[in-house]
Amino acid sequence: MQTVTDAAALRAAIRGWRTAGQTVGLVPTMGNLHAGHHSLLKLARDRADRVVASVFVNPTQFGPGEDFERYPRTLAQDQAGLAEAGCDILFAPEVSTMYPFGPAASVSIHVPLLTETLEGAHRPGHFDGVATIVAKLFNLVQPDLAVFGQKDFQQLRVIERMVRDLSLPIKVMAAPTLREDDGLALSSRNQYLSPAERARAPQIHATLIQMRELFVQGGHAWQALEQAASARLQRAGFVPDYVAIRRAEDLGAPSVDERTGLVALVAARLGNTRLIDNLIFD
Ligand SMILES: Nc1ncnc2c1ncn2[C@@H]1O[C@H](COP(=O)(O)OP(=O)(O)OP(=O)(O)O)[C@@H](O)[C@H]1O
Ligand SMILES: CC(C)(CO)[C@@H](O)C(=O)[O-]
Ligand code: BAL
Repeated sequence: MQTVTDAAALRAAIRGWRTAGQTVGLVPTMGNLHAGHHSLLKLARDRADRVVASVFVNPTQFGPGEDFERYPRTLAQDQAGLAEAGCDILFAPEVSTMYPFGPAASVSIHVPLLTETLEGAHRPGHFDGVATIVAKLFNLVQPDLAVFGQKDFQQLRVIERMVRDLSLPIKVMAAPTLREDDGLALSSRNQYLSPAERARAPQIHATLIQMRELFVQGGHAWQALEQAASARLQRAGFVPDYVAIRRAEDLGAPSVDERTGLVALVAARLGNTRLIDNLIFD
């Protein structure tokens, strides 16, 4: 595996593959890789001849007061894991490579509507940062396919929308959420949790499962399920940002009798850690 930090070297390596008629898959990450990231890499490996993984803690998707500075940076460890997993190129650029005019002066991509709710409402500007950096990575790598995790469900929808609206010739693939045995979704941010918080954290997944069970039983308006789930999380010591049942397709609020194609999404704080998760109801 080659580790590349500059754009010209990345393009040169990929040009060689293209000349040989090989397809390219991209797995964008912020590093501190865990088994969830490796499952994305495996999917890319299965579907493309060559795989590029990027590790870049993108400043423009973090708001003031968020964890940009303390976000775990473990490049040497990520490099070893990726090499072992059969990644062809690790692209680990500096901020100045991705933002030659500085993050604050960057061209920015805004995906309307979808980004105004849920994560977008609680992290203003977050999805502009995500769409912008993903578009930049797509332009540099020009992959045939790119893999994203369903754990960041709204992010996946935002990227799908961007790709379609900008007519990018890239297949966006969704990978299922990998979990710990107790149900907690793997996330780099889990390591911020104290042992007591870690013991409570699986309540998010348990609450989502219960919501789905009650929904399938019927007789509960989805708004009542949202409220009950939010109350359950608060009793368990969380401060929920949102607990929402939405249409999986466009994240709009379902109509009263809508029973299929729904997803429940949660973002909640536990101490200083903000966790997100979701569960598809079908
Ligand atoms: N548990 C998981 N299962 C599957 N994919 C995941 C999981 N966690 C993250 N991913 C996916 O990996 C990609 C990179 O995510 P990222 O580097 O932000 O990891 P993360 O562990 O989710 O970190 P964070 O704590 O920032 O949310 C994204 O497409 C994300 O959806
Ligand atoms: C897609 C992404 C790598 C863009 O920085 C990030 O939002 C993430 O890790 O999910
Ligand atoms: N996993 C999404 C990246 C973020 O929270 O900024």
